[in-house]
Amino acid sequence: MYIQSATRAHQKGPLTFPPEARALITPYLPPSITITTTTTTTQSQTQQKPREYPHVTLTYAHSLDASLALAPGIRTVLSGPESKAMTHFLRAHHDAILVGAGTAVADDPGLNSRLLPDPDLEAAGERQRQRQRQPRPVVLDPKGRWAVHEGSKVVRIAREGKGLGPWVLVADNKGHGTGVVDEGRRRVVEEVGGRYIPLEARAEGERFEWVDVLGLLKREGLESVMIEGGGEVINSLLAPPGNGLVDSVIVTIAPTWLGQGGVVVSPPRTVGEDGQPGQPVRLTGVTWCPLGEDVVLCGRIPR
Ligand SMILES: NC(=O)C1=CN([C@@H]2O[C@H](COP(=O)(O)OP(=O)(O)OC[C@H]3O[C@@H](n4cnc5c(N)ncnc54)[C@H](O)[C@@H]3O)[C@@H](O)[C@H]2O)C=CC1
Ligand SMILES: Nc1nc(O)c(N)c(N[C@@H]2O[C@H](COP(=O)(O)O)[C@@H](O)[C@H]2O)n1
Repeated sequence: MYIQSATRAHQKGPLTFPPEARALITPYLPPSITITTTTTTTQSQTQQKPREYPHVTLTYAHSLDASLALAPGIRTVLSGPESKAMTHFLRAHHDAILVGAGTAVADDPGLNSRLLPDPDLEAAGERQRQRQRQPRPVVLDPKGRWAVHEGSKVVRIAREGKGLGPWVLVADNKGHGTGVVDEGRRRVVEEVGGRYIPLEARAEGERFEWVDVLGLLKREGLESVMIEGGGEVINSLLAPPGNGLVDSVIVTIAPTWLGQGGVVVSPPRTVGEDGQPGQPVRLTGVTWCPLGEDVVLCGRIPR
């Protein structure tokens, strides 16, 4: 089911993201990204030592009551055209986009970048480089829930050369995952350059530990990943120890309330040794950027 919240229309086709807005977002991008505009050159934070994990950007859109969607399984358009362009700008500056199986099933997402080349960069002869940069879609699917097929959006996009084939992380323990992925699905994914990748599901409920997921992506050569959702993925990443692996948080806040029953961002509370609520996480280095009718919050989780 596809629901547009209030007056929000689903924006199809290429998107543009203006240089002034790019400059505000750039400090939160993965290291060594240089954005040139006619007036400024901005460099995202530089890196001191080799990293064990990719740069992790947690990014999503939610309502004033912190809902990602009206209900699990309902794709809900929250971002306006300007903030949606920001998401596609982020996609163009990360090596991978990660979502949970719930999102893959509910949304049938494309998970590519549909940003028009920046005219300034085009003038600087960088059009070709920008065009070529597409993130690797990564789906966490330990139990093989996502019935990917020839008509899945991500597969069609990869076949058309507008995105990359997905990597699907499946559990390799207790007979789940690799065992439940039939040959048909595997062929569809592999034909567009994707892969099923087995990973031990060491966490409770046959979930992956975030260190295992991110360690695998790093070993596979991915230096940056934007994690888009959905609710279960975000809430587990915002809880310790996952939140210690997050470098940047970029949240689009849309001026609407989705009401009770939505897919809500609200990570489990930490509890101190005395049984009282633990210290809440508060973002640092915060910037608020109005984009159209939305506002985008950027920050970092203190280590
Ligand atoms: N507004 C926004 O920016 C976004 C909204 N959404 C919405 O969120 C909803 C889906 O959210 P949820 O139902 O919570 O599903 P989800 O996308 O978080 O997927 C949950 C599934 O992912 C897998 N998973 C999650 N964490 C895992 C881990 N640590 N290890 C292994 N597997 C793991 C499991 O199979 C689990 O059942 C949809 O309605 C979608 O439209 C999704 C992404 C962004
Ligand atoms: N930034 C943002 N704003 C919204 O309003 C959204 N509903 C989402 N959803 C995320 O984007 C994926 C869809 O991607 P495609 O446009 O199909 O490439 C969806 O699966 C969510 O991850 N994001």
